[in-house]
Amino acid sequence: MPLPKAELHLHIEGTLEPELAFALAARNGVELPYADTDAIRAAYDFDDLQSFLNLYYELMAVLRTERDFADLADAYLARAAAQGVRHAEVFFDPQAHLARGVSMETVVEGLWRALGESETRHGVSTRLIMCFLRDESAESAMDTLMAAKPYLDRITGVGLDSAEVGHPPVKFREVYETAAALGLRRVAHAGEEGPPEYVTEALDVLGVERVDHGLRCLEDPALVARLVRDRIPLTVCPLSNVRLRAVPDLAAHPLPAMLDAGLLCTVNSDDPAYFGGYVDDNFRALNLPEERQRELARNSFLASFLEDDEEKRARYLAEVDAYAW
Ligand code: HPA
Ligand SMILES: [Zn+2]
Repeated sequence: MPLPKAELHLHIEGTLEPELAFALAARNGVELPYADTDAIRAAYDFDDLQSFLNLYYELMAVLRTERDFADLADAYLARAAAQGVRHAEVFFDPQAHLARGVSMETVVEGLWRALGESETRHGVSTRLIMCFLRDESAESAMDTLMAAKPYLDRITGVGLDSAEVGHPPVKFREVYETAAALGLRRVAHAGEEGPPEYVTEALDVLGVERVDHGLRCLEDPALVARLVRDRIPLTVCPLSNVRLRAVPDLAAHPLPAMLDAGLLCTVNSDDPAYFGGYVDDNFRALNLPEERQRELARNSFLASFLEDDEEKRARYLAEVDAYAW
């Protein structure tokens, strides 16, 4: 059994493996512009975030029915369980589906079919986090939040993803204020490709409790000191950072230095079908000493939104402490 851990930065649409993409395309009569699964994998040669997003949005065309979303999520949860994941906080991108004529009901009910049964079927507890596409307008994000109102018993929080540069957090001030008033937790991607100022803005303007990626905070020592002092978790995604060229290679990944600086980092897979590995593959890729890995696993549960089930969090932490390699 791999080290028990929580996964806190995982886009469910980014778990679409080429085999499932072709199976869903056949089931739904969707034509994919790729000859076979190898042709899709050959397209996993990204220059930056946008080049990845182009393929990510293109392949989503195969997701049409509740059953598709349930199959996608169930496949992820089975893989995650095999990699030691005990708790998963799963992002989804409703605007990318609404734009294709797929309803919020289809997406949420479909995902929930798998997530709601995950604890019994896979031993993985779950939360759902709805992300807004930051390269779409704030009005569109607000419309999406309103469309999600009937499903808020299934949605724990909101996030912000897609193309970062040129779309600062402040653009979504009102949307996040409304989300907070609705009782939703708040996270946002910041400092992946965007500058450290976006991390500061996500904290000050959006009130985020956790920062997704956050790597570029390292360019601002005062910001690092603040993140350490306030114990703000960063959901770091090593294989993603290498594939999207945020860092040159794994040996140069700043995660060990970030832990040394006292940052509350976690390790996550982001879009594992596209970036060459699920969460335990990300742990292994870093070649960290065992006690460092245990610290990261502890951090993942400390940073998770388990405030409504502290007994479960304590149980997971005890599993981490008892784990023997
Ligand atoms: O890593 C990411 N960054 C921004 N948007 C995304 N959408 C899916 N994955 C990502
Ligand atoms: Zn992400």
